[in-house]
Amino acid sequence: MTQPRILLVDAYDSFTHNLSAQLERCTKAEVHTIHIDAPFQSASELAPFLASFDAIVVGPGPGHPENNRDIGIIKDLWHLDLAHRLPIFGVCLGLQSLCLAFGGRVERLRTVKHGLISTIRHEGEGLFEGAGDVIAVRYHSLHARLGGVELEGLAWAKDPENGEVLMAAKHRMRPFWAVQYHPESICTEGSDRIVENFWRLACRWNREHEREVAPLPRDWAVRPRELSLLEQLQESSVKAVHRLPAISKTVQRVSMFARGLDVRRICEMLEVESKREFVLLESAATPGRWSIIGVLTPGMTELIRYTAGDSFVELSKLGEPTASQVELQLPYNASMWRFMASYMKAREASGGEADSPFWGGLMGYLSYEVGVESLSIPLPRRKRRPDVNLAFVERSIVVDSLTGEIHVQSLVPRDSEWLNSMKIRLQQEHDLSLTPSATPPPPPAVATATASIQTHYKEPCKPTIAKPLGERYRALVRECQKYLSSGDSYELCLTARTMVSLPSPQPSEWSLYNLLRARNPAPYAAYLRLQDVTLLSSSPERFLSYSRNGKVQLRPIKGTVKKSPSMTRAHAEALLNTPKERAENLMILDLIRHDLHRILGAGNVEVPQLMRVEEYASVYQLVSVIEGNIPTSAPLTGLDILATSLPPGSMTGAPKKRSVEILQALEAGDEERGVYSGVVGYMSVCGAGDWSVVIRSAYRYDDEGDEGRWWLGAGGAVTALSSPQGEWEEMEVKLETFPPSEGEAMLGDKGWATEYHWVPGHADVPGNGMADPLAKEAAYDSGRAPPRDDDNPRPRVQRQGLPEKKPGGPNTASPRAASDIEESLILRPLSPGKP
Ligand SMILES: C=C(O[C@@H]1C=C(C(=O)O)C=C[C@H]1O)C(=O)O
Ligand SMILES: NC(=O)CC[C@H](N)C(=O)O
Repeated sequence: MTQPRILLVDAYDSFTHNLSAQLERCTKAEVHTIHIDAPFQSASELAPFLASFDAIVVGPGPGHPENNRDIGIIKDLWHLDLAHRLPIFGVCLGLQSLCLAFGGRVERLRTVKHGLISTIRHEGEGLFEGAGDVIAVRYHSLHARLGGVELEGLAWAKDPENGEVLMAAKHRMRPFWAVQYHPESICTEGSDRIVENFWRLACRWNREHEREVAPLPRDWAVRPRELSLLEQLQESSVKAVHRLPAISKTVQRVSMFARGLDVRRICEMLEVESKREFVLLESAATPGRWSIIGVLTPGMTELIRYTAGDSFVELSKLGEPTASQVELQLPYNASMWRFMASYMKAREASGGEADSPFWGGLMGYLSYEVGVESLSIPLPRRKRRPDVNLAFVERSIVVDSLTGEIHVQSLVPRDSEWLNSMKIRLQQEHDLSLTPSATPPPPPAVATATASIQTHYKEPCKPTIAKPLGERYRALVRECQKYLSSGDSYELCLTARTMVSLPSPQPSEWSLYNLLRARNPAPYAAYLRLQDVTLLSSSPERFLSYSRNGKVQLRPIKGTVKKSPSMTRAHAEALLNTPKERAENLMILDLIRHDLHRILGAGNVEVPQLMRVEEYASVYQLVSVIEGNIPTSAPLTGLDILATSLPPGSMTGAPKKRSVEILQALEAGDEERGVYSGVVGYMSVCGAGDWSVVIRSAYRYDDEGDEGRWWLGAGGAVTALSSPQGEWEEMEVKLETFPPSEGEAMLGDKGWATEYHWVPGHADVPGNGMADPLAKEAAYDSGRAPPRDDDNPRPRVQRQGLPEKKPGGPNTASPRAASDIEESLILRPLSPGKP
């Protein structure tokens, strides 16, 4: 018997591949996925191929089934003539489209349901035969009403605010069934049965109509599984030509135990402060374990730089002024990712320490815009800054914070001299750190880090802080909520940038990193200076890791509560275990399962941790863990997963593509996200990789001059249940991570004064014309009056002695009132938002 086949039509949703995995699991059919507008622009173009499928599954997706852009070919599938007709199962947008096609209506819900759970009432027959209780996850803003006689309702939810909402329907004569909820969500219970029932009904219809499914014709170009990057390279008629890397295929290493030797002390031994380029990934808190220092070598270490939109990648040697360009034509076929796959393939090595995750390889960051480009979303005109900024690290030091073991490793041929001398230096440093007489016992780390900056400035430092204006941010939250109620998005991670400008002379970037590291020890901390960009990160969030043997893990965070003496863990758990916070987390969790299912296929994705509260230095966070296995049979690498899952879902919202487009329009005046919202980490020559999300971080571009302008991004997920004020406060809590942004509170008792210059939006920061969000309705017109900003009637008091608001540069903008400063520093615990 031939394997059955299902055609899945994806409306650019972020849950489609979960559906595909569920279909494979429940039907054992091979699932072929196409988009609503590609490769077929119309149902009639697709029709000749339908004889090769047992059934079609359509939806879910953003938008409205009446919009061609949102529904594409789906709307015509219901009207195929009898000769081409076949069973169809619709999900969410699919149900709405079915109802529209046969006399029903689609309207907005009074209260939208995104990531929320309902118990479904059904008759227990047909599609719901033997289904028992169905606990259903819903992601919808719109709902369908039956009309005419052709359709029959099968299931309903009863919402306190919306009344009876149709949850499933079927066509009385044709083989069409559909559900409004999401059977594929991790939190939906009892839904495999419904998919199995659909399949049984579909097969029966095919039998009764003597429909024999034909083999796939030769010109069917869609594959049940996408080709991996390496397969794409193999398929190309042109082969990649590489300058053969001057590295050894076998990792050389020496190991030692040096418990207590601080990672930062090793960096100082390597003269981090005087280095133009330096890379440190530091596990400064649990669950982080390994810290990795890239020991970069002038004239040898290769730097990779790529700007999204370019048709080439730039390669240069550390310390050498000239760069060479690799054109991204064949075999890379305009894809930086195919270049990376081929670059890493040529550098595979073996023989490293089994326990060490990194044996040498690429370290650095990929910006948010790399991900935007991967989603085929056009980028506006922009500065040519590195979006991919990586160094190929031949020599490295890996510190295991659990055991105190240190691995010194090299890929440079015959490098034992370097290895041994480095081991001796580390040994000496360790001995020194143990000698009681060498130094007095170190004061608490924050005080040391702070003192170093105070000594540097000698007198009180007055950073200028240009923060987004509260009113504007709250207006943007409401803008986001319009897209949530029109069905264009289920969750939007809104962000904004703050600029902190430190007075001259600049303290060293390393001393700032130390302060950040001390104040906010994070599992994915990073200090990175590469190709004119500095990144100081104290990220708590792992984006993606993959091990040598194909174990994949993602740890999305959604749900944040600030720590304070009165905020106990139990209290945080109560605040984070609310429907609002859980829905936020669930949406991203389902989105990440989808990203992973796309590459790993059914049966290889699991959720070992479903929404647990984790404690960090300054916040409690709700964290889920998703794991996967790269099947040994597939020519897949971690790079395939990275390439298809950026930007991180927790930084976009769902569905990812539409949400990124909306955020691009809303955040447009704020320049671009750049390094913030991207990922920082490594890919090792052994095949392993680990990437964290660049949040709770500060970065600067050398091309902005020496005045010490640091950029900080912060934001949070906006859902229908968010309150604009709650989101604003959450953004501020996250911003607080970076030392100077907390000003007086941080160093007040040390006589450190901070002057805040309150800049409305960023309009007054040169080159940063923040556009008015209220004027941004054009892109996704939802036909409403501009929202009023009346939820924050806080009076503004002028601070004595400071100038009145004047237009101009950041220093002449309206000063923040003294009372405002205090208020923003007393951060209240987040309470669950009200709709
Ligand atoms: C947007 C940020 O954080 C993201 C949003 C979170 C949330 O909405 O709770 C939590 C962690 C991150 O995924 C940030 O820190 O700037
Ligand atoms: N998940 C979906 O398919 C959502 C459909 C539609 N965009 C809505 O919001 O109602």
